[in-house]
Amino acid sequence: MAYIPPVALTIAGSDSGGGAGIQADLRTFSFHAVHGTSALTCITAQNTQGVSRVDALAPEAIIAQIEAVFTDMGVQALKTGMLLNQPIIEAVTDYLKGLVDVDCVIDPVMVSRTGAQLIDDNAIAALKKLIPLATVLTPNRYEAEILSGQSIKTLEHMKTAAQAIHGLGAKAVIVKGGGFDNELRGIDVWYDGTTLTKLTTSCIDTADTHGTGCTLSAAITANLALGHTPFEAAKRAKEYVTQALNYSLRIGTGQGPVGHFYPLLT
Ligand SMILES: Nc1ncnc2c1ncn2[C@@H]1O[C@H](COP(=O)(O)OP(=O)(O)OP(=O)(O)O)[C@@H](O)[C@H]1O
Ligand SMILES: Cc1ncc(CO)c(N)n1
Repeated sequence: MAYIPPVALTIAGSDSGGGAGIQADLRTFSFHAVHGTSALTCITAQNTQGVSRVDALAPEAIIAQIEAVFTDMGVQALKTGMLLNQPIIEAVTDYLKGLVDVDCVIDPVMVSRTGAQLIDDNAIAALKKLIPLATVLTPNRYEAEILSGQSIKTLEHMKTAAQAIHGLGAKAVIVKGGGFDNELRGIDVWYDGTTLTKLTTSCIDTADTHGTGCTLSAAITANLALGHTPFEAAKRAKEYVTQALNYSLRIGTGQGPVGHFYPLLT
């Protein structure tokens, strides 16, 4: 059977522990029956406890991977994850600017929930120039604080931050609520210039949450590649990450990964 699948690309870092980054993205694409392609930006030595070393690839090596995919395969949607430093962000931004008809999900990876800094200090200004290319931008609580310049402690703060960040040029923004330890945990806020609303499922009581952010943005990307609208893609992705959390994996001595293949576990 000659089946033509949707194709998605992830431009992100490798997580040796397999819970986040490229590894989470490709598993998420597979779950959605979307063919996953990848451009590796950096290699992290990482486990459920945190990141112990990061090695960047040269910007030229990253662009060559993206170009190899785009010159040969029809890509419907892409996501960016850990872009690490200013030269990488600038090279990726330049390449993505030239694309037409490709939905871009930008996960502005700066700080993980374990507190690990995943981007150089001087890269944040460069990241702000990538943001206008976003169909959907997915900052976590801490990234939203940096991008909006305000502290986020309440639902009202999440809403005003989403609106402020939308002003940076993304078509839609999701401020994610995984970083709270109160009733806001697991509540996200969506803003697309007209609709300001909560994305809620249920809060899952687990410490094994490694890779939730990568999984959400990859699932949005997969659903966009499948042809869903950005809002529908976000709602479906939220359902997927909730299920994956519900079946999270008790591996390692820190925060274990989410269960991307949960139907096989039931
Ligand atoms: N305990 C939980 N219950 C339900 N949903 C959760 C929980 N923790 C995180 N989420 C959801 O997971 C998604 C990712 O959000 P989160 O704030 O964890 O991102 P992140 O900090 O970028 O993740 P990462 O751990 O990969 O760095 C969001 O939809 C968030 O609401
Ligand atoms: C490679 C990589 N990308 C993203 C994150 C954010 O969770 C991480 N911990 N590692």
